[in-house]
Amino acid sequence: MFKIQTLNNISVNGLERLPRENFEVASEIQNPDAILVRSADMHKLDIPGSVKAIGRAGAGTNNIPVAQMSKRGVPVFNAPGANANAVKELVLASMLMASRNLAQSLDFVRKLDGDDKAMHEAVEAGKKKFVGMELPGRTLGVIGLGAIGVKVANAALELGMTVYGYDPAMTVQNAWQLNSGVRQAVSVDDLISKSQFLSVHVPLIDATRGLINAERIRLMKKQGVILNFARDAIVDQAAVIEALNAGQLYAYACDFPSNALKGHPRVIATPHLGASTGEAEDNCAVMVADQIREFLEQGTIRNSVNFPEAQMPLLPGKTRLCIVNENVPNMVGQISTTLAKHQLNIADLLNKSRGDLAYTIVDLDAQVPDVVEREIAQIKGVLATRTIAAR
Ligand SMILES: NC(=O)C1=CN([C@@H]2O[C@H](COP(=O)(O)OP(=O)(O)OC[C@H]3O[C@@H](n4cnc5c(N)ncnc54)[C@H](O)[C@@H]3O)[C@@H](O)[C@H]2O)C=CC1
Ligand SMILES: O=C(O)CCC(=O)C(=O)O
Repeated sequence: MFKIQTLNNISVNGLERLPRENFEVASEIQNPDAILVRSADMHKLDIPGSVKAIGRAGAGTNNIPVAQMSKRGVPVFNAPGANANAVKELVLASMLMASRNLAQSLDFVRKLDGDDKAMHEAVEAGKKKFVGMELPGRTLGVIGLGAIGVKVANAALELGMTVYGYDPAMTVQNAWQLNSGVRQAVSVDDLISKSQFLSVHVPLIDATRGLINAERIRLMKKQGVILNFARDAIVDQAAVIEALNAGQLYAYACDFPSNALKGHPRVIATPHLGASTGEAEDNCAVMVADQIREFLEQGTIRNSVNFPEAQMPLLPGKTRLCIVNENVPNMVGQISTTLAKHQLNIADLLNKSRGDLAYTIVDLDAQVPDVVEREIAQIKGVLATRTIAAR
């Protein structure tokens, strides 16, 4: 029986992928084998030594101490692309809200009073305050052409906008999805200086913290609109407020409200709603629950942010030994020597690496005595070991 701790509400459709015969799932549970999380901040949590995997039912993993987990030999999984359409739709809605002054005009209507005649007169007199702009012919710059950025760029093109994109590490898979009408910028500054609308879709990492700062906002075309549905710290809030007050920026739409932004007439803030659709919540939970189940039951790895992909079918009758180690020479040699010393024959072996980490799956015809796993665990550079008994 595997124990799974949930730190946020995870869609039932996802949790149902973890059958009750093999999985106990609860928000309060002792010594969990895995943790399922959405946005809960895990940096200050004391993550128990029993945890073998963490599953993020979403895209961003900046709320998880990934580097610390790597040192412990614990894979962190996410759900790439599973909520991308939901975020794209919110970005488009916010772009339209900003360009047509919808937030302010809805507020105006909400405050109207008097009879219908008085209201009609106030509407006709007041609407001139909310004259907006149309999108065709305006330029949108998209920073980060991953699952979300590509969808936003393609949709903006469909709306008649001129679209520039920038992503120095775009995957081939995402490049295949990108409409060929999206133009390539050579740098962030190049992209920003061409843009009146700017949408950021990068992860929050050291390199992207404060990516959109005062200097870069000044590069934007006058009356610019910044859309931030990635993470708050990617955009310098103080610089945004200054630019809004100076009329350099027309609007700031973001998914991360704060006291500084609250009440500003040119800010459209949603309560971290990007992934909050039934569809996205289901997609993310199902994807990550499947990945966690595969890892716990078979030791295979799909969509980890810190581990290599590792797929090898587990055949009936085979005992599987999974080893996480530093990516240094002679680890596989030492592992196989230890197995040979105990007369254990290797039926199949997979060794994959990613950065400083390597992951080895060894299938054996016989059971693995505890002493063998202990000896392997003591090899210098081995970070974690696990035996999956034959079925
Ligand atoms: N508001 C919300 O509810 C949601 C927010 N997000 C945020 O959006 C981010 C992006 O999500 P996805 O598109 O699904 O991720 P993704 O991993 O598919 O795409 C991120 C892209 O950013 C690129 N990138 C990284 N650093 C860059 C830099 N310095 N300059 C330009 N490009 C850079 C990468 O090469 C990658 O192509 C997530 O990390 C998360 O923080 C994601 C989902 C929901
Ligand atoms: O789970 C959520 O609602 C947040 C989604 C998100 O921010 C992400 O997937 O990165």
